[in-house]
Amino acid sequence: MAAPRSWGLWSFCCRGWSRVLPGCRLPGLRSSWPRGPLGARPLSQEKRATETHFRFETVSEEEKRGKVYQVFESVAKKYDMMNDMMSLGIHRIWKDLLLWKMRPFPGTQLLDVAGGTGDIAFRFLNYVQAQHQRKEKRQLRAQQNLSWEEIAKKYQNEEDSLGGSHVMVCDINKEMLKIGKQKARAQGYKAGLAWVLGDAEELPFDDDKFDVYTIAFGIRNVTHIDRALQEAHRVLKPGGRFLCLEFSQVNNPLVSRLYDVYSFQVIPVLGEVIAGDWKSYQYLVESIRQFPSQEEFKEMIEDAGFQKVTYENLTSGIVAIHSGFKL
Ligand SMILES: COc1cc(O)cc(C/C=C(\C)CC/C=C(\C)CC/C=C(\C)CC/C=C(\C)CC/C=C(\C)CC/C=C(\C)CC/C=C(\C)CC/C=C(\C)CC/C=C(\C)CCC=C(C)C)c1O
Ligand SMILES: C[S@@+](CC[C@H](N)C(=O)[O-])C[C@H]1O[C@@H](n2cnc3c(N)ncnc32)[C@H](O)[C@@H]1O
Repeated sequence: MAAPRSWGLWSFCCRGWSRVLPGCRLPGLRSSWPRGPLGARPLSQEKRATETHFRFETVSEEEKRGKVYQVFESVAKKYDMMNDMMSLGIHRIWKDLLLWKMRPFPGTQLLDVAGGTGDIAFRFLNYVQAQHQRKEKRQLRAQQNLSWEEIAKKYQNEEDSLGGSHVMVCDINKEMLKIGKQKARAQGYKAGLAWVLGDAEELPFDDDKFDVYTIAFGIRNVTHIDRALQEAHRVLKPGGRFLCLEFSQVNNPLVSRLYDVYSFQVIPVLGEVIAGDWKSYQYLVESIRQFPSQEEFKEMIEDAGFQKVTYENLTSGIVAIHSGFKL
């Protein structure tokens, strides 16, 4: 899919900085994250007693689960607007880049975990539809003797317009899914899309089911990242691909300084002013700092059984896309 022209300069900034300037890391803590909330699965005594981190505090895993749930329940309605305002729209380019890296083929079965309000799913549907239409046009040009009725029929079948591709959005939070479904209705997405309430650590799907697994800005919130990665590996078909878009560690000293000021001094203030929610945005910036570095996360993905694991820094490492294959 061609990049919209207006994204050109931003896209250069987002991708290019990381290549131009050599690395410098922000101090990153590796933490054992508590699992997200579904509430249904009873935890053992041992698990209940385990401690973890929420923001920079030590809390029980149970507490953390509930707190993460509350954060997204609280931000759901303003989530999309906040992202545009706080990132000046840059998050859209990061998400586009994830799709361009995925390059889905006709018939791709995608599972988007922690899919929230559907940004990745909608991009996927746009991508496969555009790709399918180009293919149809090529075919039509090749068979110029088709009647208008036959041509119209080809465009009428909505399911067919996706070439058999499908995306399943899975998220633990009802409110985020609710907003996602409303958006889908408003924007006319219907075919090839399903919404499921579920925990990344215990996915409600059979083994070997999907061609691609994505998780965008989600894995940082999961209690046990290792369990989520194992689940990703389980539900992917052999040959399937894991793709994760997540905040990471900045590799440029100047950007790092500005980023720290912006994160800690500006983001929570914007959270309070625009959404009346300082705490959730304080949680966002603190959770970013606690997420493993690019290399550490790469190792975790390998530990879960993925092969050919690579990552690409975007915007000087503010975020990174990790990729791995189930071979
Ligand atoms: C509760 O949990 C969450 C809630 C959510 O709403 C979202 C998430 C998950 C996140 C996403 C889905 C992604 C979208 C959301 C964000 C990006 C918000 C979080 C943002 C950051 C942690 C910081 C990174 C921000 C950017 C890269 C956007 C670029 C920002 C600017 C250009 C800032 C401009 C700001 C001003 C002019 C205000 C004045 C600022 C200051 C006085 C401080 C000095 C700062 C700067 C001069 C700018 C610093 C900018 C950079 C270091 C980035 C430069 C990069 C480029 C220009 C390309 C969720 O979990
Ligand atoms: C920052 S949002 C990302 C949403 C979307 N992927 C995007 O890029 O805009 C994080 C999402 O992760 C979800 N989440 C947190 N813990 C989860 C878990 N254990 N399993 C599934 N989803 C989870 C939250 O409910 C929230 O919708």
